[in-house]
Amino acid sequence: MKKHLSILGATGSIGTQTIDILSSIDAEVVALTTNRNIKLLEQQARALHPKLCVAFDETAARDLKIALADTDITVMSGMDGLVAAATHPDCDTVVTAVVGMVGLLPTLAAVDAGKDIALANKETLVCAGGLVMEAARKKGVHILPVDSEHSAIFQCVQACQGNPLDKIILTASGGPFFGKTAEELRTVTREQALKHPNWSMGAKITTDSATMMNKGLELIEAMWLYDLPQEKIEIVVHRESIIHSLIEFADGAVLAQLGVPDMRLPIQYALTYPARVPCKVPRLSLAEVGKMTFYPPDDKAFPAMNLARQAASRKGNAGAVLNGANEAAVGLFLSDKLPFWRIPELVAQTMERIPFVNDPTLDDILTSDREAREAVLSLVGAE
Ligand SMILES: NC(=O)C1=CN([C@@H]2O[C@H](COP(=O)(O)OP(=O)(O)OC[C@H]3O[C@@H](n4cnc5c(N)ncnc54)[C@H](OP(=O)(O)O)[C@@H]3O)[C@@H](O)[C@H]2O)C=CC1
Ligand SMILES: CC(=O)[C@@H](O)[C@H](O)COP(=O)(O)O
Ligand SMILES: [Mn+2]
Repeated sequence: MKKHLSILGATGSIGTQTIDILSSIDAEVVALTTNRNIKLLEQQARALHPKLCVAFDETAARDLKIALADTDITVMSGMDGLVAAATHPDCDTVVTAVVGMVGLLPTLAAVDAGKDIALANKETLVCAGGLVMEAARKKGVHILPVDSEHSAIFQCVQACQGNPLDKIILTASGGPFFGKTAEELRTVTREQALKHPNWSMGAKITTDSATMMNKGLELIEAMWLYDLPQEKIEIVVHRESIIHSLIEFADGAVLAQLGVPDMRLPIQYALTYPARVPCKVPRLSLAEVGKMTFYPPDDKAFPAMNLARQAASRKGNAGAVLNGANEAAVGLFLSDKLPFWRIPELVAQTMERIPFVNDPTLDDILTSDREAREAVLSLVGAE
């Protein structure tokens, strides 16, 4: 069935790969958004003829309006623009490929407007998984995972025949610092953190992979998507990123989804589900892979995973606090204002500071996010 897409974060890693696979599927683009990269957004708009283009940044939006003045494309800015793209009447599916908690409001608005969601933006579920999943259930819309691990689980789940999952096994590459001790992590640089061994991704998620917070965020994402407690989600380091994740049944049988590390397949499957169509991604050759390796995660050197387990156990506003603190700390690290090893430390300190809210409203989530970011800044500023 033809899809009518709004792509939020069209100029990023997931956004551009989404546009790359459009030629393999039956789809037309209704809306495209960026933060500031209006040069690329203009090129995309001229090729794809959307009805709406959004630059979150006001100044960028003004320049984009001038650049697209010879077209009949509407240009908007800010959160109003993101929400307009996510709820456009001509769109049926929203690809949420913005980075960070900024994706929450447009995703909720899209669900409320009855749109299916191809969800890359994991921060949305980490912050407000309860609210988003409940809204999706009420509206009867699909939340189709794009994140490679969650897509792998989703693909395995198609073979469940109604049997419940007993366990999820999330694979983690281990990132660029696999094998390093906590002591050695004190001297790593931004440049080293941004060299992921297997995946080419945006700077924020690449940093999360290096701290292994990415796997913690994915644990919370899996908990909401597949309705399992965190104890039923195991993390295993698999250096080659060929097995994208696994599920286990009551009888101990384990199913896995494999493929070369390339996001275009999970993106495409989210947009063609339940159908499968030929994909541009190179085929897997196990003989070429040769061997696959597995290790237990190192919780001492990479404490972020356990912080996420704590947030997953507590639920409430704990995910929003974990995520807000992490986004703030990663932002400081990426602007060379914080050493790498302090990212999880600041998240841990922030989790202790912000009061727990058991059954948070959307306002509580937004407040917790703001307070967590302020706590990080004040912890750093206080030194
Ligand atoms: N990249 C990957 O392979 C994977 C990514 N994900 C998830 O997908 C999401 C996107 O990741 P990725 O594509 O790597 O990120 P990128 O940084 O590459 O792209 C992010 C996109 O969001 C836009 N953006 C950034 N900040 C804002 C803002 N404040 N308001 C509106 N738009 C904004 C960017 O615009 P601009 O170009 O102007 O910066 C860009 O279009 C993340 O949640 C990530 O965790 C999940 C699995 C794999
Ligand atoms: C491609 C993708 O889904 C990323 O989330 C990836 O999994 C990151 O790699 P890590 O396993 O190193 O976190
Ligand atoms: Mn992932």
